[in-house]
Amino acid sequence: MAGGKIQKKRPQHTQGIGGGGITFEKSKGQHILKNPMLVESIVQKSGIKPTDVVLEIGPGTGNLTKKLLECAKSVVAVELDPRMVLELNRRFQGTSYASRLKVIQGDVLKCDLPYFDICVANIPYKISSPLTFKLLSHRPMFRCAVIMYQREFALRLVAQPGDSAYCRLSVNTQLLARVSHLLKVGKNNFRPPPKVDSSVVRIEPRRPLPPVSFKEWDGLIRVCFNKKNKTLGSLFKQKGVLALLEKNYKTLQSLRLSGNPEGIGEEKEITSEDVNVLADTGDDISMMGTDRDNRDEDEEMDTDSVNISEGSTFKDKILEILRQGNFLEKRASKLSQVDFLFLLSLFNKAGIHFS
Ligand SMILES: C[S@@+](CC[C@H](N)C(=O)[O-])C[C@H]1O[C@@H](n2cnc3c(N)ncnc32)[C@H](O)[C@@H]1O
Repeated sequence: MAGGKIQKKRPQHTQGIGGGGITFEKSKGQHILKNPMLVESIVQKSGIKPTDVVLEIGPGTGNLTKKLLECAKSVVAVELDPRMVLELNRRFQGTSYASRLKVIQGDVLKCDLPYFDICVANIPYKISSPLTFKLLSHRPMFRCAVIMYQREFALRLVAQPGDSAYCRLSVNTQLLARVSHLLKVGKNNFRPPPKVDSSVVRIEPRRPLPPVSFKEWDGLIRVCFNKKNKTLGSLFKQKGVLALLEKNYKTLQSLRLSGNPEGIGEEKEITSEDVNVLADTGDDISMMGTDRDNRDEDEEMDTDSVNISEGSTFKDKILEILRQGNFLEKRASKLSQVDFLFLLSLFNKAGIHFS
């Protein structure tokens, strides 16, 4: 026979065999952390206290779980794959850790999460966005989450105005939490290695959350990030946008006239449902532009100055608001959270609503 290599055939959906003889399934994002130094570093950076309840998502064979159990009061681990659950129980059975580990078998996106102080996880990347917003809508709020993401997703989470990765995901996440990039992680730290590089990110929910209607915020942000390189002036001139805003404006006017402005101006408690409005962040990864906006973030928000003259067309009203806030020629890619909050307050003061 000629010297060609004989290639063993593997099922297409699998890659590699784990320590307990488990075949890792790519479709479940099973890329196990194999570098103990990296595991140590992640746990160290998460700042776990001995009194903390830690939530781990996707514990797999338990490499991270073991280190978490060494530092925390207890660990609740949510795992989809029953084979991993068996392996995990087998690994810790009869050890001093067993009584402090609770394993929930199921899909983390579908199950009710228990109380936790900190979340530490090397997650399947395909659930990155829904999982992040599920965590951020969890009550009571946790202290912090330290999560491994695909590098591109992580860069979008932490992106600042002017960064190429700045997008709806960045502004929506940063409205709810402080996010910071902790570690770059190469493919070879995993078994089997994934196709993409990874990054560990810290997420600390803001307390209190900004007093803004998330429906209103989401409506504004969707318009502003709809065409990434367009000025707000041209985005708000679009027929569809004007039609929606005018409809909302007229509905509000008639509610006011009938003396029934339902919920308008009412301060209400922010619920999980409110936060979930922001969860559908789409796939808007590539914001262009590199310059930072120079607005002074402490600038006072003088929203009383907006005055819509009744004779003008609705389009004129909108453009006047943008002009008064100096937003006509601005692009979403360079606007900060403070800018967006300011713009939203200008619109709302003028009776213009996005939801
Ligand atoms: C990237 S591996 C991490 C394994 C382990 N934590 C480690 O770092 O070595 C992701 C784990 O999440 C599990 N998983 C996948 N989808 C899940 C879901 N929807 N809910 C809970 N666990 C899931 C997989 O079975 C796998 O064990």
